[in-house]
Amino acid sequence: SNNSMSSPEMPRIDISPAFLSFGLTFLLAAMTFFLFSRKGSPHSLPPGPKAWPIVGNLPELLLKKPTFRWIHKMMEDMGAEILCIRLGNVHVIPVTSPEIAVEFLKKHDTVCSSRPVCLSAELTSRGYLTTALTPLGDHWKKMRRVLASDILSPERHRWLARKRAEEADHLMRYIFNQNGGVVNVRVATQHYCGNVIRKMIFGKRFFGVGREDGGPGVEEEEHVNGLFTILRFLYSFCVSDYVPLLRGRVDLDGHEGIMRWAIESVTKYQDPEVDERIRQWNEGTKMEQEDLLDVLIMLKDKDGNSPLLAPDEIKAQILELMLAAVDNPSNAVEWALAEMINQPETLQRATEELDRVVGKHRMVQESDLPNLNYVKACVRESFRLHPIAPFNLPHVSVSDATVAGYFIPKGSHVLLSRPGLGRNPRAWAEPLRFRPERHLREDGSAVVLTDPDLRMLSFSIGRRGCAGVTLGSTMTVMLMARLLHGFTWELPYDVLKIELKESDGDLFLAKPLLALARPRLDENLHLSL
Ligand code: HEM
Repeated sequence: SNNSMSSPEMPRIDISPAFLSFGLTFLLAAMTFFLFSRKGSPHSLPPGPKAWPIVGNLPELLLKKPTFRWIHKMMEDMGAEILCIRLGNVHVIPVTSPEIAVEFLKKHDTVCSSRPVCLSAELTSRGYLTTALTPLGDHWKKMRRVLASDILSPERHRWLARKRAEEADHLMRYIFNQNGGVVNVRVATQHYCGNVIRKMIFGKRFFGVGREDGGPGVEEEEHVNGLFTILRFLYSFCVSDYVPLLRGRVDLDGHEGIMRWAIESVTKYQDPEVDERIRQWNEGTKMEQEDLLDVLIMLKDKDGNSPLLAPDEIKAQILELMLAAVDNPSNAVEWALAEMINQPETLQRATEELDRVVGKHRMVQESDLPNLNYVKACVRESFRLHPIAPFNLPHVSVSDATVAGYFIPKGSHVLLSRPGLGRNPRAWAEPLRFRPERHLREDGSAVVLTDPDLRMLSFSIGRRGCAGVTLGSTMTVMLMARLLHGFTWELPYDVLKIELKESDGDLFLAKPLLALARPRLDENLHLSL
């Protein structure tokens, strides 16, 4: 009877070792899931700064200039190789990790290869009539095909070899004419690039008569300055580009006026040439294709009768080809030469190679370039350490994706960081040192300027990768080789060292490189050009 009054006995729990280990495993799994889901579940965006309601990080965008330095500083402070910044309703995703960059451009290439709609691109491409600046779609496909099969194909490259060779000779003549004095290397390299691409497209390098010493006339100066101004403002984080109502219509940062003026200063030289040439073909006074403009005009559509490209498409594509050709080669060679003047042993090794491969009795020719591994390594090192642009052209995702475990919403702007990849300390030993040797292989195999692993971003990869790799490589290596082979490069008299400082607002050398150039080759060889 007492039993009923006694307190109920505590139930006995048998904790067997099997149960204990099951419980622990469960707990561990739950913790792992919790941690993982915070960092990398398909539902979380990459890490990033706290965003304000609606405007996201637009206030910081306005305050923290230049934008690319703000972004890179944030990534460094957070130790993040992928970031998500919300600008208005757009997720901007900068990346400095080679592995993640490859995941975007290989595994997710079809999803992540459109381009943004924004005012600067719209103005430059005349309403998306071109290739590089045009969002995915039939027009991009058509133009990309034209470039690949008719404009930048290997056969076309050979067809244009003589024009490129003439401009390489003109470069030598121009520098020789400075009589051993101080050369502004930026002027020389930018105008070489302008001359080569103008020659290939229009069959001439001057819009006017040029200068007595072979340098640019006022027309070419205006043309090249216009191109570099357009490049500076293209995709340059304009606030209105991230606000749906304003996108492509209004410009709040005051870029629009400069952009329109710069485009006009370039097209006022180019467009009349296009109209005149179309007239010549129509009149029958022009009968033979001699340059890329002729090729563009004479392309036929599927039925083989009518022109494939309208005059506006030709004009827009020509502007884009000009833009694509001038900046990377000139900047890489200017930086490489600046670094090499400060490290004379690199300069010496390159000239020894040139003297061995080419000798001193003739100028470097394109057929020599495959044998100039060290010169190519210098150019490659410059692309790695001193890319001209902080970011690759933006890639826009056309549907949701999961990359590196993060959720990347449709419409994101993926920005692969060129200095972030090229100077990533996980990928490169002593990343800030200019050391061309790092690109030489023990087996002596050919150095190339591309990198499929994106440990540096020179030409990029995938369906949006550069369409002009052969031309871009040839122009850059030829420019470097001719400068090193043809002249000795020394500090100006009052200078102890080249100041290898980047500009604050971009990645150019802060001050244009000035150096003394004395002819290295037989004077008669120079005079014969
Ligand atoms: C050393 C010189 C050059 C470098 C480093 C370079 C680099 C690049 C890069 C990084 C891109 C963007 C790739 C991407 O979106 O992932 C690109 C695209 C492009 N490049 Fe180049 N480029 C060079 C020279 C040229 C030249 C000489 C041309 C033609 C005249 C050219 C034509 C193009 C075109 C048409 C695209 C756009 C491809 C597309 O969006 O479908 N490039 N280039």
